[in-house]
Amino acid sequence: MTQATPQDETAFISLQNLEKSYPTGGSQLPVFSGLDLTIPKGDFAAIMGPSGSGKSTLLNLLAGIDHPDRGEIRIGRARLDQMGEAARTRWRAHHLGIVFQFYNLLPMLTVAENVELPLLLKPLSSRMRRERVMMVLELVGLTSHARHRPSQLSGGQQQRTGIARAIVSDPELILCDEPTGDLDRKSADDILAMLRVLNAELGKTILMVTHDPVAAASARRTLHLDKGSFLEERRAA
Ligand SMILES: Nc1ncnc2c1ncn2[C@@H]1O[C@H](COP(=O)(O)OP(=O)(O)OP(=O)(O)O)[C@@H](O)[C@H]1O
Repeated sequence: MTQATPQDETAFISLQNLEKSYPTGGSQLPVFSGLDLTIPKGDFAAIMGPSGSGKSTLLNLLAGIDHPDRGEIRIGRARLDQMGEAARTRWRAHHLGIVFQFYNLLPMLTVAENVELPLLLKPLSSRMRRERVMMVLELVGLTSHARHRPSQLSGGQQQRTGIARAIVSDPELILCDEPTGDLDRKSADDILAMLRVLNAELGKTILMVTHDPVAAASARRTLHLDKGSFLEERRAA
């Protein structure tokens, strides 16, 4: 696998010598013991790997939800490994969108209200928030569903709402955790097409964990995580 150095000026995400273990019954279970990864800005990478290989652990570290034992996590100009929890939470609100397998929408809120949630952390007037929400709902084709509740939507529409919520703050980075795992093929293909547009036309850097080889083929490349390291890297033609 080709690895760029941290000095590589195109590197947007850089993991260096990352170590993470979990306490299990009196001992430590190592998941990563020196993981390196470089992702350039504007990449769309799929991450595949067997169950238990550490894909969710990796996403949690990149999202600043979890903290490494040792090693560097650089995303843009941020050093997540050197930030405390409060700083990581602030960083996440401004720089990151996350798309979840089961959408994680709040059932009592409308589509528009769900999408608006990340904007409540920003100093924006309600009018600016509403304009921004309607803009991203148009982008994902859900303008006419703005007042619906999640239970009134199909799985694909719920995931489009999840994507709208992930991009409403205009983050540079989007992390997707099995974004098509709960969808039929047609809805999954629509979501993958949307992610490709976000990457190719809006320049979003996207990391997508998936078990689905069809979904992975949508990305620019696939990284295979196994036994604590990336074994193979394929760049799409
Ligand atoms: N909070 C935790 N406490 C203890 N062990 C954990 C914890 N979270 C994950 N692990 C262990 O760490 C390893 C990596 O788990 P992780 O969930 O990151 O794998 P994964 O590749 O996402 O798996 P899957 O494809 O099944 O979702 C597994 O052995 C798992 O049991």
